[in-house]
Amino acid sequence: MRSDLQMAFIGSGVMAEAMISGLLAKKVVTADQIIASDPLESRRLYMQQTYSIRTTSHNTEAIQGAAIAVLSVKPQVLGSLMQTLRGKIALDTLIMSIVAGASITSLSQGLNHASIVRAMPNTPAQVGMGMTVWSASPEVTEVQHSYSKIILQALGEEMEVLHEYEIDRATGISGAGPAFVFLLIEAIIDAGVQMGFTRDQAQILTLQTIAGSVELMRRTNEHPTKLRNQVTSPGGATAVGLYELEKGRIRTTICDAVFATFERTQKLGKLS
Ligand SMILES: NC(=O)c1ccc[n+]([C@@H]2O[C@H](COP(=O)([O-])OP(=O)(O)OC[C@H]3O[C@@H](n4cnc5c(N)ncnc54)[C@H](O)[C@@H]3O)[C@@H](O)[C@H]2O)c1
Ligand code: PRO
Repeated sequence: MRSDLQMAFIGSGVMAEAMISGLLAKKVVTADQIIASDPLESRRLYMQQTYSIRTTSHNTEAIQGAAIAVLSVKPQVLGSLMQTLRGKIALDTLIMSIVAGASITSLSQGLNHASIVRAMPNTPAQVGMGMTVWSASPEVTEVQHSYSKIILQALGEEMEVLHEYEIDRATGISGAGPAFVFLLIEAIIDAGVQMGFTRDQAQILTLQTIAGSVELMRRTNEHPTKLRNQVTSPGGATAVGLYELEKGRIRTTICDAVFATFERTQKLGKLS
């Protein structure tokens, strides 16, 4: 991206930090191109000291002169934030919102601004392995569109969707997904510890098994059922483990978790 472009992050929490660290690591922008705002002094100090970026407690100061402003606050404060920013955003600023549920229409109306990208990233962006699903308003220019792609590619994979409701759906899979996966990881490690492995040993076994399974499916592009059957010997050990998982309704429980997250995302969108 052009070295004179300024980027603002409004709200400097977990996800803003993931994006900032990814952008700096991939050298998409330099630290002096970034300003981040946050009401918490401790957070501003941390961001300043860790990433050498500028910080401010004033959102309107952060957004001034920004080519791209990322809205990275919780949905519950978006309404009041939009009131503060309304009328203070330059016409050529691109607003990129990562706020769960907040639609392009509500952002555009709340901010009285036309160029909006709505994105749903996830926390593995911290290590460049993120998944972001995003959509742009028709007013986003070609240049702003290509900047958005460059920014989101610095976080990992990105997928642009034409229909915005797909972002709400994706929140149930890729947005919240890391939490579901970490719960699974925790459970398997705990089972290993219960059987007598040290926590370190159980963690090595679990992480390599999950990473290896992902890589195997990626490289072979086989259906998961085929890969699962390769593990499952007739009359063997895996079959009884799978039986227990099915008895515990793992499939429908996972589906319910994804659907509930999707529905809650839609409700969050109505908060602002
Ligand atoms: N954490 C995730 O996995 C994830 C993934 C995708 C999208 N999101 C979305 O990103 C947004 C931020 O989530 P997060 O997890 O980074 O939350 P967070 O709580 O870590 O960060 C929010 C930050 O905003 C600050 N803040 C509060 N009020 C503010 C205001 N008026 N102006 C400026 N800053 C203010 C808070 O002090 C905090 O540092 C949410 O809308 C969430 O839906 C989060
Ligand atoms: N974290 C946000 C939430 O829990 C959105 C997806 C990930 O609301």
